[in-house]
Amino acid sequence: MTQVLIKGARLYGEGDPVDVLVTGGTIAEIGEIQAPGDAEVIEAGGQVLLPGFVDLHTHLREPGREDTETIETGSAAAALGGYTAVFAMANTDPVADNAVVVEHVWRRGRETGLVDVHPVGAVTVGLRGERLAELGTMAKSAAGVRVFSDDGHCVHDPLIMRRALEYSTALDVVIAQHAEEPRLTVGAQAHEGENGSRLGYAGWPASAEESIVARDCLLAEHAGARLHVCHVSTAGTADVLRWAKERGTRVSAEVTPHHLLLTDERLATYDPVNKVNPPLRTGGDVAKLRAALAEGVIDCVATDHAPHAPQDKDCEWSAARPGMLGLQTALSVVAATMVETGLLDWRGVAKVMSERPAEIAGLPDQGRPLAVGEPANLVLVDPGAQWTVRGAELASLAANTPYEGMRLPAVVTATMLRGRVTAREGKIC
Ligand SMILES: NC(=O)N[C@@H](CC(=O)O)C(=O)O
Ligand SMILES: [Zn+2]
Ligand SMILES: [Zn+2]
Repeated sequence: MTQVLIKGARLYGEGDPVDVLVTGGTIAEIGEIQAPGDAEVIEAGGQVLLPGFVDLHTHLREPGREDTETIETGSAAAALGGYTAVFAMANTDPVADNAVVVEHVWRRGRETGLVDVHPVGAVTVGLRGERLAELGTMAKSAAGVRVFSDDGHCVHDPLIMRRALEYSTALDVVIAQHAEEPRLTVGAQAHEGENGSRLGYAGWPASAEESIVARDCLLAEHAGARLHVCHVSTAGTADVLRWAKERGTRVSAEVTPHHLLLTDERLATYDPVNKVNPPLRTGGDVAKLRAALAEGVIDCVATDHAPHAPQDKDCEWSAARPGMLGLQTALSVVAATMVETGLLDWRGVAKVMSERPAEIAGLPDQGRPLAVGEPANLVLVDPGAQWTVRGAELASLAANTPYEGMRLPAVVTATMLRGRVTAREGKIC
């Protein structure tokens, strides 16, 4: 049986350093421990030990766009970023709207073995928003789909959304909505506001997101269903979520690292690396999103890792695809925006990057406490270290990071999936 001894780690960044012995996929002992003869030893030197991160929103691009990311390369990026589970969005080609595709993604994830890859099933056939996909068949498949989303598209027809929510209650699954009223974003290129208008971008108004979130909260409440809101980007959405949660609506929400750090001031360069859906918003939105995450109005961080090929990004703004890489930079951006600002401590980071996402998706073995007998899905973080982001050096096939050349705090030094070291000192194991 493989054994790993983590020497001198601070659990959740709290208290004195302790040793953690992992045996056969489980945390076997915590305390002052002599290394068993055959154990692999990781000298933690007082670094922060957290439960492995769970990403509810990843685009792995397989099947269909294996030139931009595969399940293997995306899994490597995830492991290096401290993740032990990711949810692979359904907007692949073919679309993951049936049992064959979700089982393929699930199986390829298992074969790769670096991170648990959970396929997200499409809500509607072909993401076309017209007819419900066979949610039940995907839920009962070997992939055991628990999250459904048409991400990339909004399930905008209220009747279809209502039906999806109603079905979801019987299956005990969650519908994750890409909230974008399509009638309000025809031709939209960037946040509708002062910066975008001055620079001549067609506007993507905050109300296009907020109106769908408000509608869906009401639809979910009346259906007694669970709703998850993808990539919240505006202050108004945070207000709607607070209102819905106070009413007892079963709604959860995620914010991306880029919406916690970047603003529409970046539009001035016309560099499509900043093009993303929903768009980068204002400094006021960013401040409100950070506060909402700290308070729990927004439940968790999800990357919306969206790899794109150079020909789809290094072109004129209007022709470029929206989306940016996120898996390997998420922890550092959260450290810069939430920890260094005093809004969250490391226990709070464990909550928003591991515990809450695991709960939302119903994963029994992720986001668990750092305690004896619990599964050893772990990440070790050096909170004092810094690194400089270079897109070409990231494990993703694509290189479209908006943080190119930026110096960011906090480095993931080891990731462990069920007791097996998957990444160590920036290298895949
Ligand atoms: N976020 C993006 O800008 N793009 C995503 C789709 C999505 O998340 O809506 C993609 O698949 O590239
Ligand atoms: Zn989306
Ligand atoms: Zn997405």
